Amino acid sequence: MFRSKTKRMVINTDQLSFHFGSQQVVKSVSLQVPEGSIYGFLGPNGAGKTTTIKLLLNLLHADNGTIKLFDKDILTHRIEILSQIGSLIEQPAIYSHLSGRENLRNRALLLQVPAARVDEMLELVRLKQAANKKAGQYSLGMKQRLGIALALLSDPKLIILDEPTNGLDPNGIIEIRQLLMRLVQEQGKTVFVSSHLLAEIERMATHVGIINHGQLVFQGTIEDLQGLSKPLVHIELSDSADAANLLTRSGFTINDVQEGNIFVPYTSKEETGRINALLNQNGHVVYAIGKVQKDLENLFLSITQNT
Ligand SMILES: Nc1ncnc2c1ncn2[C@@H]1O[C@H](COP(=O)(O)OP(=O)(O)OP(=O)(O)O)[C@@H](O)[C@H]1O
Repeated sequence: MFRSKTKRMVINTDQLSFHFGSQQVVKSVSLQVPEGSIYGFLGPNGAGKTTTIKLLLNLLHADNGTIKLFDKDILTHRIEILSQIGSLIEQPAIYSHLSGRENLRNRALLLQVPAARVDEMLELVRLKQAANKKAGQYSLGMKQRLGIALALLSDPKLIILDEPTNGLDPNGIIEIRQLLMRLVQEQGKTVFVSSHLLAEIERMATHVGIINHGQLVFQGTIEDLQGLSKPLVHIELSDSADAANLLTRSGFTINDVQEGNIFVPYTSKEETGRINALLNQNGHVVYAIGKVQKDLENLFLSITQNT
């Protein structure tokens, strides 16, 4: 599905399905997350993001389909795989009576990670100044960053975060975004991050998957997604199939043909005029012709509302 075939897929699921009681919550989801990407897993509330993430982390077991992480099946290589993943789902597990540093030290002891990692992580998530403050007194954004630091202690290759900016103020959102971008750019990690906000994902993701009612309705690079919102010429006429043939024969690229409607990539006003003239000269009555453009927000809404 992605153009760069050379990239290894860190997450590769095939036709993943899951139900709660009678409700099918995940429907044949095939995710492909390339190494070194920030993969934004987008979808409205209740779309199935958290459930999919729980399946990836083996916290729930799929009814159907397969999950491969680092090219290995989660069912047969569970421990090996999970040791290479750092995750944050819902609230981070933080002891509020301990300082940020103490929280990290405790976890480092548990994971048998060198103590030096604690200061590295405090530096990375920009919590050095507040390292000795009780975590209970941290802002929501600081707690999230501490949660991410805890998830990163064991130096995982893949970081899976479920709505890490939920409830954060704009500054907190920017801090998390910059942190995730640094992890990918400076440390070569792969980040899988869910969100219901397109604007947030758009600013950091290299790849996007959109889920709605449990179905993956779009998957591609951020450029693929943005490409879908490029301007088009919308032509309304009666015989769209015949007119589309004429346009193709005349060298125009057709983006989409629907009953009574043709969409052609927009280049200029002049070319729009030439299309109109060509159709008229060949006996087509053009009811309407004009430039249309969906911005990404509208595109996201139409992708998630049409399914
Ligand atoms: N433990 C559960 N038992 C029954 N139904 C559940 C359970 N957890 C989730 N669901 C249902 O599964 C569907 C998908 O939920 P999920 O939490 O995966 O969505 P989501 O995309 O993460 O949404 P949100 O952004 O609101 O967290 C919802 O309809 C939800 O009500």
